[in-house]
Amino acid sequence: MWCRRLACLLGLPCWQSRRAGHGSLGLPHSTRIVPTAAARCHHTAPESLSCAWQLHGDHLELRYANTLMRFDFVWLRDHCRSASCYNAKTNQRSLDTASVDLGIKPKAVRVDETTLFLTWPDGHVTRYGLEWLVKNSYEGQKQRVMHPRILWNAEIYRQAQVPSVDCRSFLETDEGLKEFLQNFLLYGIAFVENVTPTKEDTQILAERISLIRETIYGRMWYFTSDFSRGDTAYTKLALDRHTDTTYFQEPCGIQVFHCLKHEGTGGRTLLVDGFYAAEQVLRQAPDQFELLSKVPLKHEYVENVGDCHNHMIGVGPVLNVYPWNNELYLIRYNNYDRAVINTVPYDVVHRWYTAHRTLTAELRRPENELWVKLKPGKALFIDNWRVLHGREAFTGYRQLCGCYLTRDDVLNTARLLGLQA
Ligand SMILES: C[N+](C)(C)CCCC[C@H](N)C(=O)O
Ligand SMILES: O=C(O)CCC(=O)C(=O)O
Ligand SMILES: [Fe+2]
Repeated sequence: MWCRRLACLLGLPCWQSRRAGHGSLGLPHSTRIVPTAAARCHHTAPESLSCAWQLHGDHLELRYANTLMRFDFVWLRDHCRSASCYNAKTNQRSLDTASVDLGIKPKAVRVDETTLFLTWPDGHVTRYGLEWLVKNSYEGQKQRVMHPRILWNAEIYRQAQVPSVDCRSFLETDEGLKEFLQNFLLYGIAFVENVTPTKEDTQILAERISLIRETIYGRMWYFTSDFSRGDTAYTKLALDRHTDTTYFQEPCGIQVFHCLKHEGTGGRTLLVDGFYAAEQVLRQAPDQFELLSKVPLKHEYVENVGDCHNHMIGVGPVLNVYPWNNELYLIRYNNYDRAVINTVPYDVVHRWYTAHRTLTAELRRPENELWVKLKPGKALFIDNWRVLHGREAFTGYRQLCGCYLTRDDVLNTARLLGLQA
């Protein structure tokens, strides 16, 4: 079935190299002769380094580096990296994809040790590095995660002894910043210590890794229990675990908290890895995980307090996964802000409540709860797409400052430092 290296070097599938007179690769698939075992070409190179390929009626099948890949012909034409199709200076496509014939098929195919060569009906030649294809193919992508993470419960997080990064090293060195971002990407939380406890210094920290996301709460915010806004956060009450801004179409990516003052009792911060809990749901009840990832819900923020009038609505499922590998990238969980469910029929809604209960039970397991007392000088960064936060009720005067950050820009900073993000 497979043309091994020798035939690849000859630039022909082995059965074609053996059966002279069979003409071009443009034969309709049905008339192509599938080689028998006897007709197969063999080679001595290790299997992992060999390349084998076969042209089908509507796609090219390629096996390289232990990966079996299938490429649509339009895809192969569309991703051509030749100078006329792709601008290597700007890393942008110049080819007008809409000008490619949807029925296009290569006129000739050839593979050498490192490269796949395709000649198109108009004579244009496209070259792909085999390594590039493995990295950029659907099959290659499916094998890897987009975001490497360490899922945690309290025990795992404590055992890992993730260090806080010192403020000066965070601000002044690439190593400090990189260490911080690596921790943040792996665990979804990270601390900076020895920060001057002011809003201005907290802002300098935030701007070291990202852009501040301005919202209805402002850019940098202070908050205390003065009910200046129509939300429980602005009271002394306990807040159960949740993610913030679920009522935005795109919830804020990162939340920064810096406690500037607390004269009183209680007020500890609760942190729970939402992805760890979701992973437990996936293990126990995959159908429930699927329901939570498929059923869209609304979250809503309605505020009419003083001069603040807001009505925000965000729509999306509780669990958001990449469809090609089922990898979680966003959890939207806030029972306070969840809106009336009117997007789901009654029988599905009951199953949804069951699934939501399973997830909530996991999120509430005491062993999954990490409790920390935020103190002046120690800033906490939370991945609001992954880690839920909450707080214990408190007494006395407590003031926090912080901001939200745009997620794209945090990941941008991380990638520029060489991290996979
Ligand atoms: C953080 N800050 C105090 C500014 C806003 C709090 C927003 C609280 C809201 N219920 C939510 O979960 O989004
Ligand atoms: O007061 C706290 O520690 C956190 C309150 C909260 O959930 C928020 O501001 O988003
Ligand atoms: Fe919150």
